[in-house]
Amino acid sequence: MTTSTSLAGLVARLAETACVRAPFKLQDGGQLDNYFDEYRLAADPTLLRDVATAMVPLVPSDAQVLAGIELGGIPLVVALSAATGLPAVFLRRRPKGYGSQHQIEGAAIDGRRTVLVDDVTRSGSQLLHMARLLRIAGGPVADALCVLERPLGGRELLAEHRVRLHALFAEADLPDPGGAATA
Ligand SMILES: O=P(O)(O)OC[C@H]1O[C@H](OP(=O)(O)OP(=O)(O)O)[C@H](O)[C@@H]1O
Ligand SMILES: O=C(O)c1cc(=O)[nH]c(=O)[nH]1
Repeated sequence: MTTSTSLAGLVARLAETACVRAPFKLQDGGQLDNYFDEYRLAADPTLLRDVATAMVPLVPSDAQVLAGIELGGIPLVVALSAATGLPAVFLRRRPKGYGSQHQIEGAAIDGRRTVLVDDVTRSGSQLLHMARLLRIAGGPVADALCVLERPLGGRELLAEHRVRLHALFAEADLPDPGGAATA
């Protein structure tokens, strides 16, 4: 395994480790022939650390809290929290069905500028949903980070709702999927 930390080197390592050449059913019913598997990235501690390090410059200088989205955003937000020293929040897709019944876990929001963290952005609907949740809970949200941006309108949708998207890399940066791992 190479240990290059240049963006191009990092993208090549991500493609080798986490881009999978296999059918993948999407939540909206669509299907991909190749997909980015965040969990292969998160399972590789060196790669996860290097991705988090590369994302540090994307974190706005006025950020006070980082909020990761279940499930793909959770390992990322833990790694990015460790890399930046900013406290982490964990966003459940749905409120816990027992006990605390919390949907927002971890650090307190309390009016602090909160930056969303997720693995992949496609339509932007998941990030928008969570931005609304945080805003209702009293956390100002103006920025969202992701590892991979697919150009499916997410950036534009988020901008309409005053959320800037910052992606580590875009679909166009990925090498030919012929080199992707197989499932
Ligand atoms: O921009 P969008 O169209 O909203 O799509 C992106 C969302 O879809 C993926 O989640 P997935 O459904 O794979 O769930 P997971 O994170 O639990 O694996 C990804 O982690 C984002 O949350
Ligand atoms: O676009 C992808 O690669 C992708 C989408 C998604 O919903 N989940 C995932 O792991 N990858």
